[in-house]
Amino acid sequence: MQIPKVNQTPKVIQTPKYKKILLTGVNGQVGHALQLALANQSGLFAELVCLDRSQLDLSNPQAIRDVVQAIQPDLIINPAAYTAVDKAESEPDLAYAINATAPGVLAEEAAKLGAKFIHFSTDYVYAGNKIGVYVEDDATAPLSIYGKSKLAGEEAVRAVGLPSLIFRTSWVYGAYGKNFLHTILRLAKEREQLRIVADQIGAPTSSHSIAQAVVEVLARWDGEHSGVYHLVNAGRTTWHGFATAIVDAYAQLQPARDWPMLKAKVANIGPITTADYPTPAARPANSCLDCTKLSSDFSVQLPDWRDALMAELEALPTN
Ligand SMILES: NC(=O)C1=CN([C@@H]2O[C@H](COP(=O)(O)OP(=O)(O)OC[C@H]3O[C@@H](n4cnc5c(N)ncnc54)[C@H](OP(=O)(O)O)[C@@H]3O)[C@@H](O)[C@H]2O)C=CC1
Ligand SMILES: Cc1cn([C@H]2C[C@H](O)[C@@H](COP(=O)(O)OP(=O)(O)O[C@H]3O[C@@H](C)C(=O)[C@@H](O)[C@H]3O)O2)c(=O)[nH]c1=O
Ligand SMILES: [Mg+2]
Repeated sequence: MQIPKVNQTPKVIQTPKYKKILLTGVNGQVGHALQLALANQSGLFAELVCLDRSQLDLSNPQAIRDVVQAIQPDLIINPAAYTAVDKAESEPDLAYAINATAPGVLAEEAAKLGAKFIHFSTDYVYAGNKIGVYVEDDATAPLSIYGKSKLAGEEAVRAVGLPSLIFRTSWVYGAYGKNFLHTILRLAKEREQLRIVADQIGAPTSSHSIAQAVVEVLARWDGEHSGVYHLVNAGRTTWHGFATAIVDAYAQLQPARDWPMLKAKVANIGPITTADYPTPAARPANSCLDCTKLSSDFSVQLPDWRDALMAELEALPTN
């Protein structure tokens, strides 16, 4: 009897790269996007443990030690942070506890387990007075408590000396979460005129772009290249340019999506200076971050901020 030939591809049993990933801050913009992006990467890990503030309070170092040792991850990803830039000026202790002390403790506990560590930082570690785009080796000189606390967090992770990547990103927004996109849409529904600073330049970066890029890096990373990487959407604009792009893109999609009309039109969004918009925290004038190191070491590139913006607006729910 002839055995029929079956066109079978041999079954490859893949050992996942990580046994257990611990992800913090899952209700935040980047944490939420990472949870979704990782869910599609079953080959990367066997188990993903996602913790919110109620399960892991980063202002409590002993709780961090206990939780990490109970979970025993082999990779920790820490997008949780204190991100209220102006409020940090009057709450420095809490900002430092979450942004500086907690990453150091997480990194120490990771090192005890032989685990790797992924952390996030910000363009606000720079003074913003450079002529030209910042590279990772440029001097840091944060202007705000938030920026100083984030820089102290980077230093705490670096001091532990474990395999770790610190991604400095900027101007994070998305369909999900509290951010500039939602602030502008709310204001544009309430008022005919907006006034937005036009002398701070940087790259709006969508939470989805960040998560996608981090997942690509993780698939390629074996613990080498520890250090800081810029990770932002391509291109640049001002906050005023970003606000007008948001209103313009919303207006394009609005008829088909049955969204409420905006009162503010693009022409009614006035450019102002930083001095016209006083805030408790000073912000860098130049937030432009060069991502060549990320593309050289990991062959990962992020899309242009305008394409990322359109994708986030398309993800807004229809009324
Ligand atoms: N947002 C931005 O524009 C930018 C952010 N970054 C950095 O990127 C990373 C991700 O930021 P993003 O996702 O936008 O931040 P979000 O503010 O959206 O989320 C931060 C998360 O951290 C959590 N958190 C705050 N305090 C604690 C605490 N004591 N214990 C546990 N969790 C806590 C918050 O919990 P809860 O939901 O309960 O409040 C929230 O879920 C951060 O490192 C941030 O510094 C860098 C550049 C720009
Ligand atoms: C609402 C509003 C803001 N602005 C200005 C203030 C500020 O310069 C700029 C952005 O305002 P925001 O308060 O959203 O920005 P801010 O909270 O400083 O955003 C920062 O958050 C932290 C967490 C980061 O790490 C940074 O990369 C950056 O994204 O727009 C106006 O000019 N007009 C307005 O009506
Ligand atoms: Mg803010």
